[in-house]
Amino acid sequence: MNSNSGYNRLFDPMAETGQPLDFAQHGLGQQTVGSPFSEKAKMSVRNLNVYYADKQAIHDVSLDINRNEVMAMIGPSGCGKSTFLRCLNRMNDTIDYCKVEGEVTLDEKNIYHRKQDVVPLRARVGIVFQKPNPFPKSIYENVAYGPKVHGLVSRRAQLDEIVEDSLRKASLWDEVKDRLFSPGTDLSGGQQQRLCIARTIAVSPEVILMDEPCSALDPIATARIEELMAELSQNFTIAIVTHSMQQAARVSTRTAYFHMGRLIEVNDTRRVFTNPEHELTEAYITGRFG
Ligand SMILES: Nc1ncnc2c1ncn2[C@@H]1O[C@H](COP(=O)(O)OP(=O)(O)OP(=O)(O)O)[C@@H](O)[C@H]1O
Repeated sequence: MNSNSGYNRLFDPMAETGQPLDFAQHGLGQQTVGSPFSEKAKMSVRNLNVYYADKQAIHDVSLDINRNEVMAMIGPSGCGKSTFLRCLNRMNDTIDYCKVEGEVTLDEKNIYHRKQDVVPLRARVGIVFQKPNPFPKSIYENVAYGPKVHGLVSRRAQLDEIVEDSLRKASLWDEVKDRLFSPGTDLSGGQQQRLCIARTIAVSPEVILMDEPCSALDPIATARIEELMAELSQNFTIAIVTHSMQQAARVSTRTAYFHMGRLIEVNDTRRVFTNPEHELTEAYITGRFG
């Protein structure tokens, strides 16, 4: 496939969208195209199947997420992006009728091993949700809570240092340094989301999962978070689910396209948006839904 139309359309809403496409006729059931496997993997997913009771939401997905990359997950509503993301730190364990099969490794260790404690796992693989959800506590306590619970500090000075460092990394310090003890919930939506990112960073994660982190934010707050992602990727591995193709194009190094619970294509982001290998990816990025 050879087309710049998808990329153009991202930045030109008037660009030609073409005819609707019947997805069922176009290659579902084939193997993932592109580069799902890597030698630089931080996390590896192999043959993942996920069921909500009898309904299968993820079908045989295999994918590596590399160290220090920003991997974007895109695809139509209900295609399984969030379900896939939540498998990476076992958030789906909280749903008792959800069954996960297959293997997910972090630094080559299976996170679904029966002896794996999910509390330290979720400190290593943190998650930021769609809607900012600060605790009803002070800004300081929101960030300090995790290091205290995980026993990462023994002295108050150490805790102060972690709080400041995390707020700086989340690009929030200058805005809150004079009101650290006022409620986190008093901040604006964008500030609250950066506070949640600071809270995640405070326990020194290795991977940060972001599930549509900007969908509740205005364009200015969104731009701040997007800039932040580029900075954070120097120290962390990031996997982000987004509904916005523009956002995926701006922030990610690789993009994975999901459709009906299957991973259709994964490739360098520019490739996905300029010259996708799979016709379903092409159809999605050019706006042809069927
Ligand atoms: N808690 C749940 N219980 C039952 N079914 C669920 C649950 N969560 C998701 N599903 C189903 O699993 C499928 C995949 O949903 P998921 O939320 O992962 O998709 P998504 O691509 O993230 O969608 P969206 O872009 O709309 O957020 C959908 O059919 C959805 O209805």
